[in-house]
Amino acid sequence: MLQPMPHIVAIIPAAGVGSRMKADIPKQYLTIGNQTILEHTLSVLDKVQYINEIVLVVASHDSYLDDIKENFCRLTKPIKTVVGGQERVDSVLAGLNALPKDAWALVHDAARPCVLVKDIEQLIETCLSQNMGGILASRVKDTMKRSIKGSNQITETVSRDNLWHALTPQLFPTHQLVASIELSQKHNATVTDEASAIEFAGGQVLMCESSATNLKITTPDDLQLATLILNAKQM
Ligand SMILES: Nc1ccn([C@@H]2O[C@H](COP(=O)(O)OP(=O)(O)OP(=O)(O)O)[C@@H](O)[C@H]2O)c(=O)n1
Ligand SMILES: C[C@](O)(CO)[C@H](O)COP(=O)(O)O
Repeated sequence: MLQPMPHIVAIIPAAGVGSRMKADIPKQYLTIGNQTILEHTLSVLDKVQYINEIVLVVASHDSYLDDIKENFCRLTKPIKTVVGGQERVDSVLAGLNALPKDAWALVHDAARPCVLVKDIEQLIETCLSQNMGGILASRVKDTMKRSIKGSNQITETVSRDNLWHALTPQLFPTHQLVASIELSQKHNATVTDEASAIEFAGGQVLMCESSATNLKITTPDDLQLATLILNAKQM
């Protein structure tokens, strides 16, 4: 990187309840091996050379964080905690509001512990060299179908040309992302990732190819797959 590096803060939305996982506790606190999913994710981000600090966004009633906080001493980067909101976008905004406006925000789901350090560093290098925000994404490889609402009957085949899965991290200048989310919320636009807020506000977004193993642990079978991936990484 030739130009001076901006201050980059990783925001980790970890305030969800994990309803689709159907577990007794929020999925980010389920364990794989000897660590929670959240700790696995934090340990990956802690290895990214360009990240200066971490902001962890947790639920106001989170009663699990205290059980793992003592392990944060193993992290090299400063970490602080803020309280999230009702939706993921509210939690992201809470994290953004804890950042200096001239920082870049790297938003990464706590539920994506299999992300690769090299993919995150490639995303940061690409975005900063083009001075444009971007996301990790993976190309759609399967034939895509759309079903009748509420049924599993096919209504159409959706072209997979130039179709990607949006993943995380998603990296944007803090001031741009805050303004875009606030505009989206003012117009009741649906924002399920940071890029959709940027797009709604007319901004451009880069996509960097990610390893397809960067799955979001959402349902029980995702937990099984992530366990296989993380165990394989340990070998
Ligand atoms: N109000 C919310 C909702 C979600 N998240 C976080 O956003 C990430 C991606 O969201 P998702 O996978 O949907 O998690 P949950 O909302 O917990 O899952 P579900 O939709 O199944 O309840 C997760 O790390 C989750 O903890 C958050 O910080 N605040
Ligand atoms: C941000 C995200 O992980 C990109 O794919 C996804 O939009 C999160 O969606 P969720 O419904 O909050 O899991």
